[in-house]
Amino acid sequence: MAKLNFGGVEEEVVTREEFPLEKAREVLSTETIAVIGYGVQGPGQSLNMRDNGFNVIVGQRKGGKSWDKAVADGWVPGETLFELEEALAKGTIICYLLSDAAQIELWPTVKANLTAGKSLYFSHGFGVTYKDQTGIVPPADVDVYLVAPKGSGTSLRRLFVEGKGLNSSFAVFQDATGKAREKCIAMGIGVGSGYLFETDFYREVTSDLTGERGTLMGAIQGIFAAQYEVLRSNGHSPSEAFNETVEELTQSLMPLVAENGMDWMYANCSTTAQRGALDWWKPFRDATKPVFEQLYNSVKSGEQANISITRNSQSDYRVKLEEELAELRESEMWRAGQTVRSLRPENS
Ligand SMILES: NC(=O)c1ccc[n+]([C@@H]2O[C@H](COP(=O)([O-])OP(=O)(O)OC[C@H]3O[C@@H](n4cnc5c(N)ncnc54)[C@H](O)[C@@H]3O)[C@@H](O)[C@H]2O)c1
Ligand SMILES: CC(C)(O)[C@@H](O)C(=O)O
Ligand SMILES: [Mg+2]
Ligand SMILES: [Mg+2]
Repeated sequence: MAKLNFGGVEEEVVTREEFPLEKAREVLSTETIAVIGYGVQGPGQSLNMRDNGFNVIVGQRKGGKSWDKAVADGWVPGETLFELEEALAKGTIICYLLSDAAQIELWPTVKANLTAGKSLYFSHGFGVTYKDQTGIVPPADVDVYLVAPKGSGTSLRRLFVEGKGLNSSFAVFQDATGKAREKCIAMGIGVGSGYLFETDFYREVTSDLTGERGTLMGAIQGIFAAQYEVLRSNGHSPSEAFNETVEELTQSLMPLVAENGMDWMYANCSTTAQRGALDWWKPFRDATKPVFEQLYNSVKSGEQANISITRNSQSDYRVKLEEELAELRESEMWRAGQTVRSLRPENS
């Protein structure tokens, strides 16, 4: 592992230089990797591993959209694409990539196929950490580990195709064969990770649930909505409010932050903007920190997992989800965004 200094704190990470793809292929050369579920992570991870030369099969319920997508992506029914049970029986590394709530329902079938020496692979610490609510308790004679790409499966695939890589965390929960760690890292390299940092199942799930409810998704939409509403109620047009709230951030400023950090983005704006942003970031931090504390406590207590399981297990959850997504899509802000995006030169 390479030791690196992260803002003054030393951490060990795994890079592709020290654990090259050839080594990952060698470690997993006798394995049949069964990717169970072809939703968002399933396609990204399975296609990257296939392109990287691993022996991969896909398990998916027949007849739905995901099955058709798998066929369109080149998985061949009866050869590399199977019904769930058949893939579970054939796989020696079971990549459990159903949605976290759906994992509860299929667990008895998965468990029945986890014979001694197989691996159970996750991309989230959810099922195992919240075992009291999920019932997911792996047999003692299998390896259990996770690789959690830090981003959407869509980005995992896109970056891989571009020759780049999304960072992932990895963790070993159970090492029955003495080879779990090596296999876990090999899987991390195989799915196309840029580099890998170590965690455990509990820390993975608590940080991930916080991040997606916080700055990655929940908080950012909340802050966008608040600023947009203030601009609109003060007489600014939708295009002005959207450009000043979202478009400039995603198109101009965040790419600069991604490239070289916040200080560099600040340094490339006017002295007027710098002064204001330096004065205002702390009030925003202080105003939102109590909400982040509340969020973290709700994650820590298991409340967020409970809400997620309960809501996502309801029979009409897709209908309800679509209603809530429609509320976002049909809001003036995101309808304005649709028009703004259509006006980008590359889209016209
Ligand atoms: N979505 C992401 O980009 C992302 C990122 C990092 C980690 N993860 C983790 O990866 C795992 C997979 O998440 P996802 O978002 O790819 O899943 P998903 O919601 O896209 O679902 C995956 C598949 O589950 C199948 N499915 C749903 N209910 C089922 C049931 N009852 N029985 C059988 N199959 C069923 C669907 O057909 C779908 O193909 C989760 O643990 C998630 O937390 C996801
Ligand atoms: C892509 C995210 C938000 O990072 C992931 O955690 C998820 O649950 O989809
Ligand atoms: Mg998540
Ligand atoms: Mg995440």
